[in-house]
Amino acid sequence: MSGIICYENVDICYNGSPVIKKVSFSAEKGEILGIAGESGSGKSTLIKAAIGLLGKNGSVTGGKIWYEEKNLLDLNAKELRKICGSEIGMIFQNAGSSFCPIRTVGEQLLEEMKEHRKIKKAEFEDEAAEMLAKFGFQDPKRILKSYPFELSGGMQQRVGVAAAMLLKPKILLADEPTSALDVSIQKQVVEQMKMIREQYGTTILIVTHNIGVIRAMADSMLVLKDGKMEEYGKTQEVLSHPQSDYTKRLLAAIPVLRR
Ligand SMILES: Nc1ncnc2c1ncn2[C@@H]1O[C@H](COP(=O)(O)OP(=O)(O)OP(=O)(O)O)[C@@H](O)[C@H]1O
Repeated sequence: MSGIICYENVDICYNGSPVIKKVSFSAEKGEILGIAGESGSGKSTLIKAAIGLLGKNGSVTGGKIWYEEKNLLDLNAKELRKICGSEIGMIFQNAGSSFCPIRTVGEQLLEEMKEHRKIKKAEFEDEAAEMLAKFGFQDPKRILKSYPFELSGGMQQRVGVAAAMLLKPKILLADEPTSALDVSIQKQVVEQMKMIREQYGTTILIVTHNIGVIRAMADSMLVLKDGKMEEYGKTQEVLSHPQSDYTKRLLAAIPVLRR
């Protein structure tokens, strides 16, 4: 298997109990791969494992996760910290809740950026404003000066996605980035991610229980059931010829989110 990121027979346990069983897939540069499955099937666990976010209960007990030529599982904490954010970015469900309420958005983004790059405040402000403008924010400097509570939840999420791109990571791991949003904002976030792929050639792994989101943006998709791969292939093929009853059930529940 080749690709910029490649999972090879990955097994993951929490407290010794298997949660992910022999999962293998890969994504090329610029590919968007959707990971679907019912709640508890292991979707978040699968992507968190790549960047060492399984917590103290979790461990990868088998397999390899290749990023370019490196097995991410062989890296120590310092090496992984260096890659996280700058080469592999992450967006969570509630970007807003990861902002500190008493500091401006700009201060927080600058601090994060400084962990990876030497950058002066003025230079950061220009780069961040340019990135926010690209994503349709009318007054990006005002956004940077805002406190999180001054932005709506949808805006916080869109700022979070733009912020994840400040360091131009090659891979973006997106964990339910649209779930907490209403349908029109969901659509904007989907468009934002498609634009990221177009402009930067970013590979995106997106975890979602919403197959409508996968249909709207993913080239390929993986369906997980109880930690095992139920289906894996081109999105069009999986959606038009689902092999298992489980996938058919998931497809029957697709909310509307047109391309
Ligand atoms: N830190 C943890 N410690 C112990 N068990 C965990 C931990 N995190 C997740 N689990 C368990 O692992 C399984 C997979 O969880 P995971 O969050 O990856 O599923 P998911 O498909 O992303 O679910 P959801 O769609 O609800 O977010 C679940 O049974 C969950 O209870």
